[in-house]
Amino acid sequence: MLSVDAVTVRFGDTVAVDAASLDLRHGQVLAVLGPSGCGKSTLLRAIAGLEELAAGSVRAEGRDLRDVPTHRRGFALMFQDGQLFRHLDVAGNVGYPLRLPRHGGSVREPLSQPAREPLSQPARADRVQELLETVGLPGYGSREVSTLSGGEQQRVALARALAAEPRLLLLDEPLSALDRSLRERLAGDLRGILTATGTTALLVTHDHDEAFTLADRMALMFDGRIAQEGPTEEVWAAPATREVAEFIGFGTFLEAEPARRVMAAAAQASNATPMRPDVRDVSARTSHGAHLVASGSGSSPTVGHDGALLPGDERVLALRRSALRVDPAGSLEGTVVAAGAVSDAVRVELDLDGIGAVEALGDQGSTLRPGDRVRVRADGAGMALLP
Ligand SMILES: Nc1ncnc2c1ncn2[C@@H]1O[C@H](COP(=O)(O)OP(=O)(O)OP(=O)(O)O)[C@@H](O)[C@H]1O
Repeated sequence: MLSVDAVTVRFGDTVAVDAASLDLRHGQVLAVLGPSGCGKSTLLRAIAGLEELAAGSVRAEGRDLRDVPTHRRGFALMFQDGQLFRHLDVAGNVGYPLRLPRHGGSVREPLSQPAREPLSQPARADRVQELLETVGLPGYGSREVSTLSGGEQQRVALARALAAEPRLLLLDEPLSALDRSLRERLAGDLRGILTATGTTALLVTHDHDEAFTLADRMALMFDGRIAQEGPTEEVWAAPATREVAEFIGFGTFLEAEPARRVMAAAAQASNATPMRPDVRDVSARTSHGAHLVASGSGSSPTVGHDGALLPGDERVLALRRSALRVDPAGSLEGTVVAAGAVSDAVRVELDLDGIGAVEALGDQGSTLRPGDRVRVRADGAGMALLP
């Protein structure tokens, strides 16, 4: 549906987007994830036709969009702050796109087609009601925009963006202005709405959890370049570079003997508890745990049958905090350096014997103090070998 090929955008001497390529199929949701200033908003704007391309091309349904202005592309945009019309009520905002003559077609129509008549008033009212139900705001039509909470405003903005059945929905940090709990809830809802409406969407965000919740595919962007692109679970489980791994939440990096010890401990723990999936086979999607992709795929020939790295393998083992749990039954031992509560666990910095500094998790409410000796269980879920 969308094909972005080696797109470059420059601002004077700044190369904001550097030969970025992406493909998006009908009904897919792709998240472009990266730190502030990496160029993700510029890429989104270039796709929308709001930035000039210094090189490369953007195609929709196979057609080059070079000469197609923004309002004729059949795309809808939604930004961080929703940008609702203050002088219109909720129904007026949601119905606004339905009052315009339609160019560029919707998801149901070919890209190049003549402008179509706007909908009649009763048909518009029905559609607005349907859209408000879709975003969980039935009966909100006559509310003034200024009386809505931030989350409600974003839902209205989403309903407005979906009104014209865009062939592509472009979302720029759609949830960033909201507080954390609302963001998490709305991310789940948004995912459901995109799936239910079969909307093809491209989302830019700096929040890896948001990308993980919303998207089928992820593209990691640093310094204007796409560093890795693929199905969300795959990127989550097998980051291609240390930069990608750090950005999606891996905090500990080990090599050589320390890496081998942790992997051996994980293999041992998984053999000791046969109900748990084998580290080599798991690929299921979980909300925070990546899964070790080791020898099962044939891509890691120097990972031994017990899941351990063989001597001489120089690859880096990346660990999420969840890969190491403080547990009296664990096979590793170490000394607590620091500990502090996080949302549903205790985050622990440890000096593991023979391994060194790592981050781990303790059970919620556990009292751990610097100097305490603890045992630690290693879990293959939450580990990845960097290529
Ligand atoms: N209109 C502009 N003129 C000049 N430079 C710009 C312009 N827009 C963006 N840039 C620069 O291009 C780079 C990429 O900016 P962009 O807004 O795309 O990043 P981003 O990843 O979306 O960041 P953020 O998450 O902070 O919005 C930055 O260095 C920025 O300063």
